[in-house]
Amino acid sequence: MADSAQAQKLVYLVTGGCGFLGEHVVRMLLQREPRLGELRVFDLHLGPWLEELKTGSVRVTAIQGDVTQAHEVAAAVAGAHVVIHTAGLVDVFGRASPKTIHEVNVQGTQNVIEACVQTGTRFLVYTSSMEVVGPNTKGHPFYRGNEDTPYEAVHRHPYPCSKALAEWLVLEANGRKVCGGLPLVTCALRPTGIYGEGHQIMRDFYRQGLRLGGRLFRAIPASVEHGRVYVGNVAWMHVLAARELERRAALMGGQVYFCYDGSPYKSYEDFNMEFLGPCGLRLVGARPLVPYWLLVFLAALNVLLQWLLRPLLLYAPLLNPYTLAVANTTFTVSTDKAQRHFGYEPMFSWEDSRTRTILWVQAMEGSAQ
Ligand SMILES: NC(=O)c1ccc[n+]([C@@H]2O[C@H](COP(=O)([O-])OP(=O)(O)OC[C@H]3O[C@@H](n4cnc5c(N)ncnc54)[C@H](O)[C@@H]3O)[C@@H](O)[C@H]2O)c1
Ligand SMILES: C[C@@H](CO)CCC[C@@H](C)[C@H]1CC[C@H]2[C@@H]3[C@H](O)C=C4C[C@@H](O)CC[C@]4(C)[C@H]3CC[C@]12C
Repeated sequence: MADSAQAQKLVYLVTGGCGFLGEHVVRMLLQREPRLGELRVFDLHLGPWLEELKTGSVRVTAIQGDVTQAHEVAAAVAGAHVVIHTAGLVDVFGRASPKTIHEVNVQGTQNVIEACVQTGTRFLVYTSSMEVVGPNTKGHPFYRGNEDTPYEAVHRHPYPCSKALAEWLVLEANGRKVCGGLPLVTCALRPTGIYGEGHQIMRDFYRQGLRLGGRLFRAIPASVEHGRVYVGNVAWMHVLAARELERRAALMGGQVYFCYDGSPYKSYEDFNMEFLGPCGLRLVGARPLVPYWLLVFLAALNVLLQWLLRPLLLYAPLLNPYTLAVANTTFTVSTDKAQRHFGYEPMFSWEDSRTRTILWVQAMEGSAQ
């Protein structure tokens, strides 16, 4: 891919390309990757919006497929120069079984790696997660840490366990010889909580606020910082990492990078209010309105109800012991590793990110405006 780079057109594959982050990665590649010749979008569920992309100068190939099926993955990877593996089962609410989460996130990632090795694809960028590090089960704060900050990473929940294992597989695979004899080059990007256009949980909070007469009630102390990063910047970081992996293989291969930008350090709820406030919602209470022990009790009750109701229906509320622990434990990053290693600078300022997200919320049906 190196010297003839000016002329050579590259084939990219984005797994999970129809998800919240995946769609932004796909659109960013089309806008910002001049060497793109073909873009393959692989997902279990293909979005109708892909059709409009097929009219441009880059060939866009939509592939409906399942990462747990090795042969489907191998067929999609064959002939690709770069794979951005963002497909994953993001479930911290008990919707899917631990087995399914493992199959998609771990076995699916193993399938992607094996497909690269078998078919000779050399460059793999994996979307990992901050949850690979923490918050841990002990509730230790991670305050504006970086990739080298010591932290006791202890997981029990299936989602962070699966992301940690998958990340390890990707990093371990760095340097493996692919078909043709050249080494595989991999890296993993670890977003904190992503926000922006298309964010389902933000949509849920907004609708909940509308149902509650334009109010949300504070449950988490304002002093607990939760790391957030704008989806456009996460997408840009993927595109840049994928582009630079060959030129900087020795430096970037086998490395992890937190995804960061200029988004302010705030509590989860106060951060959401940056968008929901201008859309007419109000966060009631300068301090949590219910005592923490009551939240712990309600979270445990939700687990019991989920288990009791499972034969009849899927009860999967936002509040459970895991989500409460994540929301109630400081976890923020402060790093410049991606800048140093591959020249990453956020493409969208905080003001841009905020405005874009507000416009998206306002455009939602039933807006409070
Ligand atoms: N949302 C966040 O805050 C966040 C933070 C850190 C990391 N991540 C990671 O980013 C990635 C994307 O997350 P997202 O928030 O966009 O989630 P998402 O659910 O919107 O997107 C995931 C995509 O993967 C696809 N997918 C799921 N199972 C599949 C399978 N078996 N085969 C093929 N495709 C499959 C889904 O259809 C979906 O389009 C995930 O790997 C997630 O772990 C997300
Ligand atoms: C206690 C409630 C009072 O309002 C708030 C509950 C909020 C939780 C549902 C969310 C708080 C933090 C979120 C997670 C975080 O932003 C990072 C994540 C990493 C990513 O890989 C997947 C999504 C998530 C786990 C995200 C999920 C939702 C929260 C737990």
